[in-house]
Amino acid sequence: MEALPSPLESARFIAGRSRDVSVDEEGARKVAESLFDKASEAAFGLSGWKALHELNPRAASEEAVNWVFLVDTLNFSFWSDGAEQKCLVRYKGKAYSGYWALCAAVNRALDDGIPITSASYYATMTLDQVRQVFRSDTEVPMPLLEERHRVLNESGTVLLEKFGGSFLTCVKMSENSAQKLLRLVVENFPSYRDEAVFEKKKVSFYKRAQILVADTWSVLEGKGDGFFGDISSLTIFADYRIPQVLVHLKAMKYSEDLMKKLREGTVFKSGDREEVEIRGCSIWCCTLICKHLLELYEKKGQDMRDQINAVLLDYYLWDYARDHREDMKDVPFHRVRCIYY
Ligand SMILES: Nc1nc2c(c(CN[C@H]3C=C[C@H](O)[C@@H]3O)cn2[C@@H]2O[C@H](COP(=O)(O)O)[C@@H](O)[C@H]2O)c(=O)[nH]1
Repeated sequence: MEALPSPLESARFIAGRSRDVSVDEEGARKVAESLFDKASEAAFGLSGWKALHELNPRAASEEAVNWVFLVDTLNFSFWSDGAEQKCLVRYKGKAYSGYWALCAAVNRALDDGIPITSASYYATMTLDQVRQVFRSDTEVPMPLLEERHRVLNESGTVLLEKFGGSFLTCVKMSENSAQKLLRLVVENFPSYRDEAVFEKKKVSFYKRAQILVADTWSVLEGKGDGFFGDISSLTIFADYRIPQVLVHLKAMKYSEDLMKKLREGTVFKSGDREEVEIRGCSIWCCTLICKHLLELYEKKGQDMRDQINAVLLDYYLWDYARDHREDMKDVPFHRVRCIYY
């Protein structure tokens, strides 16, 4: 398989030629300063993945790793067409939306005795079974159920044929290298090949592949098979929430023309120039925020490279976006229906 430029190299290339999206260096620096105290709190660290999110597995087991693989294989496109109604999944007395609706549906299935995290089950799941497991508790279904069915069958079959049915086998083959695991995932699981062409050059984002590596690191608590010496080489995960929060925090800017299209709810296609610029500049902007944060600590004689990286910055910004929905309602997010994010 042809090796494309990494997401970081792609982001640098895109940000340097972007027309409708710009990274505000001063804004990025101000965000880094605002995160200075937060970055040394425990919740900013790896333990937050379990401590802050009740639906994530508590264990650091093979079963938990396979939960992560299933969820990140389906971790895409939760935004709803209309503002009025959206897909909700009720679980243990709480209603979940968006990405959390996916996790709630998985946990609901497991509680009902459905082995949804077993490759031998989802490799041959029928569309009706997918509709049942991921059913919404409102009139609005989870988006792209047919695509989720296809991706489940495909990923389950590959996991059975190449990795003995367990993603932990794939993790072990990476020999504690995040980049090697990223490559194994992209080479073997086609639905993770999140790539585009920008100004005639192939670029990569690998949003789901990178978050899969990050969530594997998190669920295994950065230990044993889940220790990755190069975890800091990952970038943030270019979804549709991170760009929104970066614009809200004034670290990134859209042109008037692009803002108008976003406000009108334009649905872009995967690979459209505007989409590629938004995703590439988001990755580049967060690279700068991380750099500034580390420099601020360095000035105080502290080497925080083990406590601050793009993964932890991403998790923080994504949670921030979730918790500040109201404050961010005037900043539109870009709409693309795809299986990549
Ligand atoms: N950049 C980034 N994008 C992320 C995640 C997550 C959840 N993962 C972590 C969160 C808590 C645990 O720590 C999980 O590890 C989902 N998404 C994306 O967001 C979108 C869904 O948004 P909403 O419609 O608001 O639910 C969709 O594109 C989905 O793919 C993340 O962490 N970072």
